Amino acid sequence: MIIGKNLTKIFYHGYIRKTKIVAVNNVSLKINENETVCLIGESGSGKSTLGHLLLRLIKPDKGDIYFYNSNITKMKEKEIRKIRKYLQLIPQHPDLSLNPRWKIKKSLLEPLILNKIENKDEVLRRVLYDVGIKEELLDRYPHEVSGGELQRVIIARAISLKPKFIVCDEPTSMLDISTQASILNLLKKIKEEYKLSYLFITHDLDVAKIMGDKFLVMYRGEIIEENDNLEKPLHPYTEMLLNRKRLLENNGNVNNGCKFFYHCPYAEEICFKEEPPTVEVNGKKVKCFKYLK
Ligand SMILES: Nc1ncnc2c1ncn2[C@@H]1O[C@H](COP(=O)(O)OP(=O)(O)OP(=O)(O)O)[C@@H](O)[C@H]1O
Repeated sequence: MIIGKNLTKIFYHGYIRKTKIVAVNNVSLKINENETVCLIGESGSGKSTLGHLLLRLIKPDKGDIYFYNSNITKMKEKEIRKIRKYLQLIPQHPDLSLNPRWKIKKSLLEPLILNKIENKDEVLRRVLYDVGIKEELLDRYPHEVSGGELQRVIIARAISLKPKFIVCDEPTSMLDISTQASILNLLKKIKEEYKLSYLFITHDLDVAKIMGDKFLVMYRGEIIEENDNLEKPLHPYTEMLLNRKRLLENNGNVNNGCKFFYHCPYAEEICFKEEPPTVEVNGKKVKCFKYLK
């Protein structure tokens, strides 16, 4: 349904001496209909950037994005606007994505008005029911509702246009445990009812296990593992994440070699010198020399 092929996104920091940051480095992925792909990795590994690329909120420097077989990479803003409603984002900070001066009703009506949807009140009632919020909330400002309610409002807004693909970017990381559980359940329910596909971004492996059909592990801009079972990790980095071991700060330069070299308990000379190949192991994929035997 949505495919990213060899996606690369580079940012430059600083005005005088520019620092180059390869946030996403030659990443390919595919998300099928009604599938939840969890994107796991530590802060700064490029997860959000990859999510924004797939939604075409930003343009890649290299590579292509296909949505239902049509290449949306270079589409003009006018064309993108026609498919934008099918591609939605549920962000980490719901409060930041709502206008604080607008009542909830206005924020929910805005996408319906922009997309010239008929029966707006009916649609509004439907989504409020689907996400479990009371109509009385419509008359309040964002600061007058709880974090959990606010995230439900965001979900309501995202589904109001009947999307196909949603990037959920750490949607529960700001919530307490019990609210987190209810939002995760809601996202699962909504996925079935609306036949959605999710790219679910998280650094919480327990959340990933609850949500994911498939798991992609991202490390320093690259996908280093694709697996459907987090209980059986392949890459040494995934092993470390699962063992809850903190990484050392050493992110030394390895040129073409494996970026995980300085942390890897299995590292050999070749890992420093050459880029690891992506190897297929029982239908899963891992970017590591360890499996090239
Ligand atoms: N708009 C931008 N301009 C410059 N650099 C950026 C921009 N967006 C992201 N970056 C940089 O790209 C890298 C990847 O950032 P990204 O937010 O995608 O990581 P992440 O894995 O989602 O992290 P987190 O979990 O903390 O949100 C970081 O080094 C970040 O500073």
